[in-house]
Amino acid sequence: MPDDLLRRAVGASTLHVLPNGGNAGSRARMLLNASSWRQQLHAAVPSAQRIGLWSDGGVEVLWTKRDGASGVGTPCVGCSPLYAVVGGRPFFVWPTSERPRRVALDDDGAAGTSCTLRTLSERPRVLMAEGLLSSAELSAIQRAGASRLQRSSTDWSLVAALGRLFGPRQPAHRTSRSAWLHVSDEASSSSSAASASSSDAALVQAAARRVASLARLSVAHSEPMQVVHYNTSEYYYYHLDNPDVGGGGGGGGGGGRRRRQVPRVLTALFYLNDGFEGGHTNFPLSGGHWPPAGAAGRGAAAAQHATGGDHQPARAQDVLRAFGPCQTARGLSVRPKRGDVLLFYNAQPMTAAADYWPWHGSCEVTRGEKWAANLWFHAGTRTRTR
Ligand SMILES: O=C(O)CCC(=O)C(=O)O
Ligand SMILES: [Fe+2]
Repeated sequence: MPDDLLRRAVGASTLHVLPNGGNAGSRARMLLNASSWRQQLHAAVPSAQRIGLWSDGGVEVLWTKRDGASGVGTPCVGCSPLYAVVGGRPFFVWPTSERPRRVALDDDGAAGTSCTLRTLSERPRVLMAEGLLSSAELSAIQRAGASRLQRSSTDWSLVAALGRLFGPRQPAHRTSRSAWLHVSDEASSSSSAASASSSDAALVQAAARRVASLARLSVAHSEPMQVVHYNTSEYYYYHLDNPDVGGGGGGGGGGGRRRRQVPRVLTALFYLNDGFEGGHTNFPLSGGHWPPAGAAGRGAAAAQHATGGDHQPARAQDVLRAFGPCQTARGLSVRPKRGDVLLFYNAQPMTAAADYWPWHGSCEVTRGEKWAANLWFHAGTRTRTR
């Protein structure tokens, strides 16, 4: 029966599988025969216990287990191509789509059980979820963070480079304050991150779980939630969320004592308020090339990293030199809107190796104050940063 459904779904005898929703041009692309697709998939990913096939709309259509068992999720005849998602280390990556899609969530969903997912950029892969969190949850996260804010850590190894590039009065690479909030998949697990008051804590948990459900990742693989606050004139210059790979020292220098064992494969960035000016999140490399037009030559000797046959900058200095500390004229600029959740992938789907496309920054807040929160997911087991 699944084979029949598969034929109807793809309308052909072959199935295009883009592991973890990789790009159509991805090297991991596979072409399967509809009569033997199950065996072929399991041979390609021998470690997978369960392989799910996801439709273009993000709906799980079919799954198959090693023992031959298979089942049908929500049938989606006519949805093509399908995306294979394997269990284990590799992680699910949302396929990009031209049109916004409604996504159903399978958690207890206080704020509803679906949201709208919009693709903002293919490379880096940036998506926006709208209608995912309730106003009560957003306020609880902000309240819980507000009482615990401390000056955010910053990469001091970049100070000299900032001075050379932008003048000696550049204070720091980042000038916000932040707080860590406990997030757990078990009621009793311990953490050095602070717990909020019980009602706020429950709302923080609910929000984290719903985001995990959307990401098809588990809160067991997330760090504590980081609430971030920017006063007027504060900012966070271009960086990668894995300082081990993108820090000022480059090649493992940045991040220093907060070195991680497993990469932050996905960032979920929640916007908690609006009514301020500036404070855009900008991804300078989105829709462009490296080095960018106008900066060609200047970065000729810059450290580069090849991903997917293309080159990206591996060092913060080179991005800062090419684009400035943070600007909105180039790349993708996201204007924060209360309740929107930005998802962006910092690693390659099958290997979890670092991706150098998602350089991003929070440009200066020019009026008012900005509140946001990060939830970082790992592909493997949880590694606390604090
Ligand atoms: O506040 C933002 O828009 C981005 C924050 C960010 O990139 C971070 O905290 O790592
Ligand atoms: Fe970031």
